[in-house]
Amino acid sequence: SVFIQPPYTHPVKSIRNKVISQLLASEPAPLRASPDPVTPDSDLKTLMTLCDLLNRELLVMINWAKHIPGFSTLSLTDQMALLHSGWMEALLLCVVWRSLASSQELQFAENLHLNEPQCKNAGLLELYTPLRLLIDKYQQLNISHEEAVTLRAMALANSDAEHVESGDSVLRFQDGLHEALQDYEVNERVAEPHRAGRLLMTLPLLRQSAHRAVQCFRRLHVQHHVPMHKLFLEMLDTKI
Ligand SMILES: CC(=O)c1ccc(Oc2ccc(O)c(C(C)(C)C)c2)cc1
Repeated sequence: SVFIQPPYTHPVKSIRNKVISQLLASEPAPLRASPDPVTPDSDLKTLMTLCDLLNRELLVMINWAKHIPGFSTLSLTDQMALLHSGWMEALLLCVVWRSLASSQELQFAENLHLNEPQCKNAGLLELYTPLRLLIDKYQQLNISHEEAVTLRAMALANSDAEHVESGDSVLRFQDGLHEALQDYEVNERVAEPHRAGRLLMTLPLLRQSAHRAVQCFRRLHVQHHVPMHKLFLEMLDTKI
């Protein structure tokens, strides 16, 4: 008799690296934008919807950080210092990952993606331009999900926070993530000798993009009086 083959579920890539499999397992579910149904559509409404989304993303990211191997062994002071300095870079890598499939848009959420004209109308061109450069770079590299989540954790670990209590602990935290990336590139990827270095060399552009995003938000706050949540302003203040 012919055996009915069970419906195979998509084989989860069993990667052996413990740090990266932990990062993949800790990936938060993607958030959806929650536009206010009562407010008529406008550029300001888009900004307020984006602000609300960002505020929820911040809360999710603070919880996500606790699952990065090594992060919770840092003092609370150092954990907050890394989050204060690295949150923008980490969130930028999230929106980069979501936008990799599209060639012209920023995918802020599955139900909110904006192309260049829409970003321009909302006053977000200063955000759109650097972000599209970053997305194009990662598209060219054909970055994998494993690499994206590892880079995100590295961006946080390597965010050069000003007031770190224990530099040694932060260095060890960075080393653990670097070791995981190296191990992954050597053992799990088709050998591409300079792959890990190429990924690390995207971090300066990420840092620059974060600073340009903060400039954009600073201008929007001053010029358009976009109402911003308290947590967001606290996180932003460290950068003003
Ligand atoms: C305050 C304000 O005017 C503002 C404008 C746009 C905005 O859109 C975003 C939504 C989610 C998100 O993750 C990001 C980054 C990727 C840039 C962090 C931006 C957020 C805030």
